[in-house]
Amino acid sequence: MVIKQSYTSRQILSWLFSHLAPYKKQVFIALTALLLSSLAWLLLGQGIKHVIDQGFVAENTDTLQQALIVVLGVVLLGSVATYFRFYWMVWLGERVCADIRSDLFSHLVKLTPSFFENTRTGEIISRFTSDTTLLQSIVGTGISMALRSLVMFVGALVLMLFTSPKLTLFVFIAVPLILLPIKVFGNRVRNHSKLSQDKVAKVGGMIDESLHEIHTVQAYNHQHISSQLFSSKVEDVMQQAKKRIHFRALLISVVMLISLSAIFAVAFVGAKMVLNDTISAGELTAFVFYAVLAGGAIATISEVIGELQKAAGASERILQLMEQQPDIKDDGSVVLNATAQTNDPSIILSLDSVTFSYPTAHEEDHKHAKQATKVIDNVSLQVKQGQTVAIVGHSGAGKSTLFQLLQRFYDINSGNIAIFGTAIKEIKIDSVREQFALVPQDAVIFADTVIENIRFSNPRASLEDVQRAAKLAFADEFIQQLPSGYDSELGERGVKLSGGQKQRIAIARAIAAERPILLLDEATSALDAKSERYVKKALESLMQSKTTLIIAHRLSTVVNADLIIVLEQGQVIATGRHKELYDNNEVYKSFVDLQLVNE
Ligand SMILES: Nc1ncnc2c1ncn2[C@@H]1O[C@H](COP(=O)(O)OP(=O)(O)OP(=O)(O)O)[C@@H](O)[C@H]1O
Repeated sequence: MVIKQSYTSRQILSWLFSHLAPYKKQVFIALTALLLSSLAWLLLGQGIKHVIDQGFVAENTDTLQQALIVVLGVVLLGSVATYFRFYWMVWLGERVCADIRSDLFSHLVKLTPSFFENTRTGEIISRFTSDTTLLQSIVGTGISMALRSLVMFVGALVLMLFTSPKLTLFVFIAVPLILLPIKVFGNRVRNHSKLSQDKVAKVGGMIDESLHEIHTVQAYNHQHISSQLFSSKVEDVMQQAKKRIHFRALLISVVMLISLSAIFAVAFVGAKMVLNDTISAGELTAFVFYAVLAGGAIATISEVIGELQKAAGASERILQLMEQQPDIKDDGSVVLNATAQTNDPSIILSLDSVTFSYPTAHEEDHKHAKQATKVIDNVSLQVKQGQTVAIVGHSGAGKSTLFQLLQRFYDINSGNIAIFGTAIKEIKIDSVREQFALVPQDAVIFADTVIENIRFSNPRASLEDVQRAAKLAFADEFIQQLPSGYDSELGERGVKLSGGQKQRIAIARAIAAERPILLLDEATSALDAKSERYVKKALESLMQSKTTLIIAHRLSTVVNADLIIVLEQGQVIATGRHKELYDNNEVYKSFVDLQLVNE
């Protein structure tokens, strides 16, 4: 994935806070609890001072007892407030991440295919899992710790000032010294975190690909090489992580060195002041207590800053995904329905001088200063209601591309496509897609039950509708024999079904969709004779009384077609019916003789 934009910390924070906006009540409770618990710990210092000066040094048992009760009360308040702070902060972290994950998924499924051509699925999965998990921990615990430490730090500083202004001066000298390493090393941590998350994403990409294609990996005994490649990628991550860890460790230790040195210096000066009777023993104890609190708070902040920078890197990567826009603008307003009108009502699809080249190919050709390769070149054709139109042509002629253009997965470069007489760009994209039911060459099966796989195309379909579709697709019989019938799980990508069975499920899905136009890509892979017969029968029942465009690989399909379109390098070189084309067109004749399955 190409990483172009870079975001400022302010942009990242405002994006994160925008996700907190719907949970104002919870944020309020969490912040109140945070303030209360911090205040309780700060008050403790005053309690200690009181116990030492009034009870201990003055040897007054009553005051000692009272002071102890107050201190215990404060501890109880602090503990209860800590429970609420922790619960609601972690809750907010989980909530925000759940919302970001849902938003991200909804966004991704709207992106056009061209985006996925340039991005590996594994990388996206990594952004989903590792980047959002990072965010979750940072919103849940990191921000809570940072805020608490900040309140503690400021509170401790104020109380120090209150206890002994002179000693506090020493502390102020240390503060800028501490802020400097936070700034310098913090930025380094963030940059290295982003790079290391990118590398983790690449590892994700490789896992996804290798495990999906495990048959090929094993068939070519590629396990050893794949493992080596993988190890080298993991090593890359490790090398990158080492740099990040180095800067984090440096950050923490430098801050610790400066703050502890400051505390000891203060304690030393303070001890002398007690000896001179400038301040009381209780005041010094309280002061050191606050100085330790402030030092601890700074140490926590410096640790959390590393985490925050890591999360900023993760947020940046998620933001980049969120800002990807679909290439196709859904600005049409027409919703097609059964009564859509055309000048000639029988024509339901028309292409007029359509020319198209793939955007990715466009970029590549541009790089090599070539003209973009036209995959579809000046194609015009019309399809009438109820017709079966067979598209034939050599591999790479542009047949599948034509299907993609009809469903507007890409925008054409010039010409016009009209569905039911309306230009495709004027129709809402959902409505365009609702006109077509697609049966691809390789049936797609989801890791779900039979019933959900069939009604994927039409969530409104009842069990009866699904069964009717399965019967028409000649799939009902084998489905009934599955262990749980229609409720049987089909396994990832349908591993539990044969090729013919998968195709019939895909056909049943197209029947259940109840769409007016069918787009069929006839399978070329050989099935056994019985499966083949079933699939053929299933397709026949699917095509009944429907307008069908079919990428033909069988002689019987072209013989029965109402219209044949011969595509060659993106151009229509002939149209007609089988007999006349076979007798008059050499290209078609040789294509039929050499390429089509004869049955
Ligand atoms: N996503 C893509 N990006 C860039 N070029 C593509 C893309 N998909 C297909 N092509 C190119 O477009 C041309 C037409 O491909 P298409 O898949 O439409 O051919 P086809 O006639 O359906 O072939 P087949 O019968 O082998 O499936 C090919 O040269 C192919 O390399």
